[in-house]
Amino acid sequence: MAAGSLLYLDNVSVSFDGFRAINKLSMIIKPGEMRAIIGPNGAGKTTMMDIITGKTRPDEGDVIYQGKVDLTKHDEAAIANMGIGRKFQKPTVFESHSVYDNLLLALKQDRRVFPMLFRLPSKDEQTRIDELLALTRLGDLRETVAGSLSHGQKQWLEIGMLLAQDPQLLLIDEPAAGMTDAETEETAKLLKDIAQTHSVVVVEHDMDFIRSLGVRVTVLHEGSVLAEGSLDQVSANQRVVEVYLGR
Ligand SMILES: Nc1ncnc2c1ncn2[C@@H]1O[C@H](COP(=O)(O)OP(=O)(O)OP(=O)(O)O)[C@@H](O)[C@H]1O
Repeated sequence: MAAGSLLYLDNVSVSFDGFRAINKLSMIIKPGEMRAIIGPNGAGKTTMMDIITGKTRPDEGDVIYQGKVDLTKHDEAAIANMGIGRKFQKPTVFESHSVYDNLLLALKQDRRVFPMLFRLPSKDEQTRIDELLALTRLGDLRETVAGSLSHGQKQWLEIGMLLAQDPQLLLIDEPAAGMTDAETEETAKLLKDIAQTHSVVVVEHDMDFIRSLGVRVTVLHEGSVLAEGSLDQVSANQRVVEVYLGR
């Protein structure tokens, strides 16, 4: 089953105080795929991301990365080093630094902030930052202090900072939350651009946004996969409708 997959969750369960937040969850993400994860509040979306990134250890099951590594045996730092980047809902950029410096710092996160800023970036680093500025739609704002960016622009900058570390798989939590309609539309385009060269798992509640991504959707409910398919297919699924309407 794991052969040919980038990420394979196999029968994963975790309980908190006797409550099964994730219940025999199995899912496969293929290399290069972008997948959207939806599901009502408490469905287990965040807990699933926590398990993939090593923040939460499951009681049962394996999480196989690249067909060979069981992520449940590794900690958060090791998993990040293996090329799995996570973007939380709230942007955490360095507010008093410029967009450019945020990206420069992110290129080598293990270096101390100040030495990094006082050292001139190499030609390769400059080229990489220019690429990231173009990708994240922040080219005209390179010298702008991150604290004065809009919410949407901060999200894009943080996505750029994640990409600076060259992940293979990006996990993105509710990128469109709090964005204007125009920013949401641009974010869908940005994720599609990123998905050309990365695998992406995106958790989102905004159905218009999911529709514009045009990718396969997994519906989680009570810690398991309730349905999987195109947004049209899962929206037409009676059980999905019942879960969303709370019947
Ligand atoms: N550390 C924890 N301790 C106890 N219960 C937890 C813990 N983490 C999650 N849960 C519970 O597990 C269930 C799944 O939560 P989770 O946050 O993964 O859902 P979600 O799908 O991300 O929901 P939302 O859309 O509201 O963010 C919830 O009932 C939650 O209360």
